[in-house]
Amino acid sequence: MPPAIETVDLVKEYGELRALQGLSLTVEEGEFFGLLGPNGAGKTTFINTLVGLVRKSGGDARVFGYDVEDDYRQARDAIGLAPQEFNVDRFFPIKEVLQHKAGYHGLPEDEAAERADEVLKRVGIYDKRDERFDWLSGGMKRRLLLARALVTDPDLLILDEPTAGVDVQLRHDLWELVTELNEEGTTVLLTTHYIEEAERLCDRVAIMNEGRKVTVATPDELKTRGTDTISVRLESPPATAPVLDGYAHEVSLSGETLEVRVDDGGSTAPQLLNDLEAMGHEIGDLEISRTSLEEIFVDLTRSEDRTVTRSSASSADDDSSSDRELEQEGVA
Ligand SMILES: Nc1ncnc2c1ncn2[C@@H]1O[C@H](COP(=O)(O)OP(=O)(O)OP(=O)(O)O)[C@@H](O)[C@H]1O
Repeated sequence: MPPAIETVDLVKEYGELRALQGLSLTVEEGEFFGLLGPNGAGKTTFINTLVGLVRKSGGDARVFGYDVEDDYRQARDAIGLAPQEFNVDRFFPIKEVLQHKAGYHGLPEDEAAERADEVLKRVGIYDKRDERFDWLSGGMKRRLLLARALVTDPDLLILDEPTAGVDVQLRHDLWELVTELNEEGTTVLLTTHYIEEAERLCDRVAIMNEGRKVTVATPDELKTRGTDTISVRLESPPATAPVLDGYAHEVSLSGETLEVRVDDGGSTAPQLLNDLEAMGHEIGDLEISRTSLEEIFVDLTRSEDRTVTRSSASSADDDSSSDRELEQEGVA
């Protein structure tokens, strides 16, 4: 079986702006894969290229072996997309919205109705089936986007920030649901700004920055790339921080607390205590803290130049392929 997603040197240019700069990424079938990156990193552009909303400028993109442009229909039929924006036809009862979507992807009418009921029950808004999109609460709208993504029983579920702005309860419900779907065999690609979400759900994550892949790793591997900080309270603190050569990346003194950044706090702490005692310091207490995944993420995506913003670049898109998909999602 080919990978669920395979891109090689994928490039997308919006006028002068290169939103994807030769992105090569493989997501295996059955994986729960996270795409992380700061605003403007190119995550949505990547997703939109896969679903045919954006026409690539260069490179290759395949979904289960189907080229996203040459074999558009097969590639698109394999994907269920829950986008970031609420792009739902607001004038129809939501069950009809789902039936239209299923019909568009080739399901016969009675099967589409059955499937619509099934997914509405699964995401927990079946009792709202005859209401219009406008009348749903924000959380219910998120649930509906997921239902619409699921109505075609896709092999690849793409979730673009599915829990942005939802309350804790719904976030946990959604996590549970997508975990179940993944356990049932659906490949999941998730973009998120919540590091905790990626850590909890994803088998692997790709960190993107400015259209490039910075790294691909499991959340645990990422964490081992961090450093530890050993905080020591000194009974009679000196005027300046002591010099600790050999193992300390950084030493700072604030009041009576000495902070020493090292690779591995557990194995370095005894030596640090010995050294401090040999220098005549009296130790109060000691604490070791590990760099959080969030700090590692910030470190990996630190950028000196973030001058390009969505608003300054948005006029550059002349992408005629957008209309095709927008129509399909029911917004055009
Ligand atoms: N239709 C468009 N026309 C021109 N530029 C665009 C268009 N869509 C996105 N861009 C630009 O491409 C870059 C990548 O944007 P994209 O939305 O893919 O990033 P993102 O990682 O999804 O960001 P966010 O986390 O804010 O959603 C940004 O600089 C953005 O301004």
